[in-house]
Amino acid sequence: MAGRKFFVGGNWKMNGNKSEIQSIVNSLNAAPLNDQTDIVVSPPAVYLEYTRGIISPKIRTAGQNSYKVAKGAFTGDVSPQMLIDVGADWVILGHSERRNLFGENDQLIAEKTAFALESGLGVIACIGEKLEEREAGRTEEVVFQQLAAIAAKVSSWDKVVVAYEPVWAIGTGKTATPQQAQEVHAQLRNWLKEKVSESVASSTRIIYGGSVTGGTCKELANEADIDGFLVGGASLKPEFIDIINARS
Ligand SMILES: O=C(CO)COP(=O)(O)O
Repeated sequence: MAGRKFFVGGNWKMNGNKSEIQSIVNSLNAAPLNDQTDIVVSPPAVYLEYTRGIISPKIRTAGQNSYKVAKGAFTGDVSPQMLIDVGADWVILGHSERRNLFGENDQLIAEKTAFALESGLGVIACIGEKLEEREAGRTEEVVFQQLAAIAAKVSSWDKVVVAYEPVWAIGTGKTATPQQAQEVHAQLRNWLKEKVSESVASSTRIIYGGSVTGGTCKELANEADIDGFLVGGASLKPEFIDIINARS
C-alpha cells in the first residue's frame, strides 16, 4: 500500500468486436469508478483507436504488445509510436501467452520494455512461474530471473508496473490465495530494494493477475504488497467494475 496508487488493468486478449466493445464501454462509462485507482483497458490493437474514441477519459488504454523499434519490415507487428498515435498510454509486455505461445524470451522482452519506455509509453511488465516450476520450489528463482532481465534495461521506474501472473492461475479459475500472492509480491519488492533501490521498491506498483474475479479481488487487495490487478476473463464482464473498486 504505502501511498502507491491502486492500478487495475483489463487485458481483453484476443477477444471482442465493435459491438461487444461498445457494450463493455457503456457499462464502464456509466459505473461509479474509484478515482483513487488508475484504470487501463487493453483491447486488441485493431480496436485501440475505436475504444479510445468511446471510453471515458478517466480510463486509459494499453496495447497488448509492441516491438523494439519504431518502424520497418516487421510484418504483423506494431510499434510503441503506433500505439501512442492511436491514443494508448501503456503497453503490456512479457505476458505469459507471448512468452509461451509466441516464444518471446527474457532478452526480447527486456529490449521491448526499454524501447517502449524510451518512446513514452508506460509498461505493464509481466512475470510469473509455471505450475511445474512452483511445484519444484523454483518460483522465486524464475520470477527473479524474469525481473532481472527487465530491470537490466530500465533506467527510470516511474512508468513501470510489475504484474505478477503465475501461469497456473491464468484462465484456470485457480486464483492464487492472498497469502501465495502476497508472499511472491513481498519477495519481488525485496528484490527491487536490494538490486535497484529502496525508493523504487517502495514506489513501484506490483499487481497480481490470474483468475481474479469480483469474488476474490477484495481479499487480495487487502494484502500489503498487492497494488492492483491485471484481469483477463473478468475484465470482459460487469464484475470488472467491482475489481476496479476493490479498495473502496
Ligand atoms: O492473463 C491474465 C491477465 O493478463 C489473467 O487472465 P485471467 O484473469 O483470465 O486468468
